[in-house]
Amino acid sequence: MTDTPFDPATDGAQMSFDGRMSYGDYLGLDAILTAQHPLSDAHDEMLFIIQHQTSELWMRLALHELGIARSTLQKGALRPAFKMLSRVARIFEQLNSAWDVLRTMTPSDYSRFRDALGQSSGFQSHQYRLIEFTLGNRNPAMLRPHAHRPDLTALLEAELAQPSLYDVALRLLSEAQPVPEAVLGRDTRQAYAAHPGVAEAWAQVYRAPEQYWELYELAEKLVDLEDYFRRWRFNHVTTVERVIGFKRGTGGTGGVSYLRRMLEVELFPELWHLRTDL
Ligand code: HEM
Ligand SMILES: N[C@@H](CC(=O)c1ccccc1NC=O)C(=O)O
Repeated sequence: MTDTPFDPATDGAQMSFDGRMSYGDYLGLDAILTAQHPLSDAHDEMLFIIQHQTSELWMRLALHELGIARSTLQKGALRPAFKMLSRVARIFEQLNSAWDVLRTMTPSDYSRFRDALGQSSGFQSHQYRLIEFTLGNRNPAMLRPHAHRPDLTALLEAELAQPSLYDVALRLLSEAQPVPEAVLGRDTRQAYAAHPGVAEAWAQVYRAPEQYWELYELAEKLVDLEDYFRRWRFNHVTTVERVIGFKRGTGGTGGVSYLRRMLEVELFPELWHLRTDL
């Protein structure tokens, strides 16, 4: 052993970043690492802020992947889109694991800063709403909390104006099986309603996977995605019950009762329904 500490410069490590782009420059760390502004002196508020900020970063990536997956599917390139859809499922798994960190916060810890949150709530997460709209869970009422932000309203409106990921999947399905015109020509702004004609079309795919392999794989990718998304909703509502019980939410909803209702949402309804009759 030598007493001289190792100097990585002798191994070629760049040590001077005068006028050169460094790690922090590239990643914009000054902006990210100075964006935590606790409003109380409660120890756990930093956890709460970072948990949400990291979730929003993962959602940003999910939206990036979903948008390109959709346009790739629209071009008829299914296989490249599958890779992106698998990645989105993994992102949701990342978000699911993150609940383990937040669950270390007890009701007593949270009550020390909950009042400071005012009426702010995840209900107002525009990225979460964009993800829901992109996947196909559309409800124009959810635009209202963003009325004070014309830029975000425009983003959400633009999303509602285009076909959802599921609409695009149904368009692809219609190239192999009859899909009702009422479905293909639907008003993309409105909530999607399950149609027996669509269930029948998907059932044909599932009865002969080898004949419709790419559609079959697409359907399973979507089910996989929804499976992970449902786990996120379930983890959320369970954590909420654990931390605030049945109190009303800061966003004004009934809290757990509202979130339980959201557990019933089906993003790709016929893909679940067809299984019963297969
Ligand atoms: C202790 C932790 C949390 C509590 C007590 C909590 C509580 C709630 C409640 C009560 C609602 C219903 C709306 C309302 O009236 O406020 C809600 C909605 C929501 N929360 Fe949380 N939440 C927590 C953590 C999180 C985290 C970590 C995220 C991740 C970004 C998140 C994202 C959301 C979203 C996106 C909604 C809207 C859900 C929908 O409309 O379907 N929440 N939350
Ligand atoms: N809705 C929560 C507050 C909350 O969780 C929250 C508040 C501000 C920013 C993000 C939040 N997370 C999810 O709703 C509550 O009622 O306690």
